[in-house]
Amino acid sequence: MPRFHPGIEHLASGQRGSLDRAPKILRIFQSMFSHDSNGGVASFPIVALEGPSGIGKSRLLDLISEDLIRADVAFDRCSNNDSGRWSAVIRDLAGAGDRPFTLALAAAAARAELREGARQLQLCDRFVVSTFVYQRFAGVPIDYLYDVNRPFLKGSTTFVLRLGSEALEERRRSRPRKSDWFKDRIGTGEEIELYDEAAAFLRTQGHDVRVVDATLDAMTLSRQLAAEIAAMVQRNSS
Ligand SMILES: Cc1cn([C@H]2C[C@H](O)[C@@H](COP(=O)(O)OP(=O)(O)O)O2)c(=O)[nH]c1=O
Repeated sequence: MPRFHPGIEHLASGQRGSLDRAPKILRIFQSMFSHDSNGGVASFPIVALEGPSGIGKSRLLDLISEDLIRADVAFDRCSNNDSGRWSAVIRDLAGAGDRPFTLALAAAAARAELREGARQLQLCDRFVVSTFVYQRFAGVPIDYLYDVNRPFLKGSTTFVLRLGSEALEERRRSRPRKSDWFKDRIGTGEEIELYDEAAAFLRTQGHDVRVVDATLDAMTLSRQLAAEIAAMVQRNSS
């Protein structure tokens, strides 16, 4: 039984879906990625879902998790913001705009610990791309952000969910949203634009960042993403 994020173990016995037909993929990364070839940062793969606040990352991650469990892909769920000891620090710092470098480093520290603590594939809610949006908005230079985060991008694949302003605002209206310094200040269009720029920048640097049309319904999109992740896992194992 893989180590799952607390609370989703029960999904392992759920309905079987289309990914059933995929070959069984079990703990294959253990042997492939266990050596440290990344300057001190262990490189178990990280697959992250990114995108503006309220676009629907959590729901998609739940659905993707269900599909991956059905396909016997071993993984842990993780979250950049709600990551162990860093969670309270990050949330506290994101409540004000007065310590942008501290927050940049706290969010990067959480990523470092996710990386160094990983023992299998990590399915992550937010990862490096977020910092190129929010810390950049708060005035931290892009080169600094890249220098600090570059080691954690190796072996990571990020799907950046994208919606136009109107669709995103409508989606936000349909669900409750926590407030913080950024959410109270970044305009919807600006947040989308910063994500576009972040994705383009990281792709130019050679990182695996894929922009995904989030207008599709969650069920269809999650099936597609889970199949893509399972195929990646399979490719890396053969
Ligand atoms: C991951 C990350 C988050 N944040 C902060 C800014 C965002 O307003 C906030 C979003 O966190 P969260 O409330 O978890 O996101 P969502 O709106 O998707 O539920 O976290 C950063 O400033 N830098 C980062 O690198």
